[in-house]
Amino acid sequence: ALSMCGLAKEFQSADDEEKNPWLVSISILRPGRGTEMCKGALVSQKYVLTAAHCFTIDDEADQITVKIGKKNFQVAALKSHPQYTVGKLRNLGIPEFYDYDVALLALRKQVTFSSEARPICLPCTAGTSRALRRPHPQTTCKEHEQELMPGGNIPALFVTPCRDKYLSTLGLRRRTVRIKNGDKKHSCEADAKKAKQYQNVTEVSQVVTERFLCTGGIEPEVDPNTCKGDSGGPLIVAKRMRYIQVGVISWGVVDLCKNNLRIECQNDNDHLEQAPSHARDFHINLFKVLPWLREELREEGLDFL
Ligand SMILES: Cc1cc(Br)c(Nc2ncc[nH]2)c2c(Cl)c[nH]c12
Repeated sequence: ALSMCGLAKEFQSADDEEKNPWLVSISILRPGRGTEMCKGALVSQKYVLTAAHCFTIDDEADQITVKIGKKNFQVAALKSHPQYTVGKLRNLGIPEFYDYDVALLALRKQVTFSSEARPICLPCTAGTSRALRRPHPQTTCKEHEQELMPGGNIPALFVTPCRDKYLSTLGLRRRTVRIKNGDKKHSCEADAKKAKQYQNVTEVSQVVTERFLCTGGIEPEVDPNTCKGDSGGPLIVAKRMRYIQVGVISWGVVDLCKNNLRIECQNDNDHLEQAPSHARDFHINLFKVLPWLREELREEGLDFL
């Protein structure tokens, strides 16, 4: 049977991996320099989608371990987007440039899907047409974009670790944000200039290119913010209990999680007091990197439209 993407256990007592079976943890071992952590999403039996900025040009596949469900997988290949060039604007005093900040990890072994390991749906694939209950192959990629990314404020979610005060372990929590895709898009993007690293930015469009989606801020509602450790994780649109990835978490204006100030899994109003209005987060819009996704995932049976 065709493996169904974007399905999760919805019952309250399911464990975190069953509620978010596509969320993966990526660790990059750098001998003598510790380990870097990032998030990612399982998108097929063999591929994980994440952020290119999690890796340096010296990182090799054998330094990378991916945790899916409760199992660890080794990586056969790391494929960053060919147009990702973090140092492109250095001569303008802009140290980090995140355009095309996406990468695919090819796993050495295929993942056996289970309640704890299951792929998320990608835009413009047959799986997303099925998830949206739209006819395949009649439904077009354009129609996916119109349904998933309409104008205005689009409810979306990302998943972030939380501190469980009873178990004193790390759990996972879904955080709801709104993608500013209407009249709030401009002001969302303008706050990029408030990022410490971007004080030399004269024109916002230098760092916020067409590839980005913008979330965060306090209008129309207070949005929670990402932490650096959320880099590479999926930005998800939920439609009738099916989950479709529309973005990859790339960078943010303020890192509100310094000294691992984790949100608590139990309490609910934690983000209300601390988010400044210019605390925005930027995500790579998957609709803007489709040719690369099709090419790299062409043998994964995802049936791109
Ligand atoms: C998710 C995420 C990634 C990166 Br890289 C950050 N660092 C940064 N943003 C601008 C330049 N560098 C942040 C911050 Cl800050 C908050 N969330 C982040």
